Amino acid sequence: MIVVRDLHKAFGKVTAVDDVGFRAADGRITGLLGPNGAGKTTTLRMLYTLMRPDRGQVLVDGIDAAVDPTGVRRRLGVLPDARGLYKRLTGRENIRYFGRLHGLDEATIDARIAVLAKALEMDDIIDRRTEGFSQGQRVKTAIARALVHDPRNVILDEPTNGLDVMATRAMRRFLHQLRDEGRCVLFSSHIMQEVAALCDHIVIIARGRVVAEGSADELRAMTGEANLEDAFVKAIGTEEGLMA
Ligand SMILES: Nc1ncnc2c1ncn2[C@@H]1O[C@H](COP(=O)(O)OP(=O)(O)OP(=O)(O)O)[C@@H](O)[C@H]1O
Repeated sequence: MIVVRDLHKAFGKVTAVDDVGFRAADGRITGLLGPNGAGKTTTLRMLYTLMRPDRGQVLVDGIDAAVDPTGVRRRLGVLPDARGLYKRLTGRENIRYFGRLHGLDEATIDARIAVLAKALEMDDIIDRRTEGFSQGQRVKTAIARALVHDPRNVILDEPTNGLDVMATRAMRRFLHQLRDEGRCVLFSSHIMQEVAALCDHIVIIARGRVVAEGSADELRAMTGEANLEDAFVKAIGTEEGLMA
């Protein structure tokens, strides 16, 4: 479970994240939805300890990121916005390398790679060098790498960015599988349909603040709009940047 309280981050005069708070529960997919520049990536970066908040608190399975960042990292699998793979290594070698960084033994790494390659349907590419991989193949490899240590909490920054319809559907199935295994899944997107199709809980963020949260049905009821698109527009207060 991930709990965020009163997070704040400014870059000079730009306030990127302004007192953001929410809870991402286990066995649920939570979506952070907002237009470009809303503060999603900055929020996620503070969650996975890449960036220090100006103030506020991040708790992962009850562990405070400011007190025990290593403990938090151990419990997190992260697909960051920059996917950077080692292009001279194969998919398997990229994943294995991360497994070693986590201190896993070779047999455990082999077993995890087998499970992840099957779940992500990457058996046909896993022993190819990642140089020349398509966008979808790169994302799959980066996700497998992020999950090699079997984390209970999974954070993904725009996981379907650049994926075609088939790859997006496969990604959705995979995220549902993680959820059904009881993990906490938190991802960001600026695509409303994406979030509506996938999430149990939606946190809408605009101009660095949480402006509404709930299930799709709750958001419709809250805004008094029958159509989800209209509900989002109302919550955000502008149509700017909402569409894919
Ligand atoms: N390192 C930085 N230095 C200066 N400004 C930054 C930095 N990182 C983010 N910002 C600013 O903070 C605001 C929030 O950016 P952020 O990347 O978190 O938004 P986002 O919701 O992830 O947007 P997108 O959907 O476009 O990725 C933006 O105005 C952005 O320009």
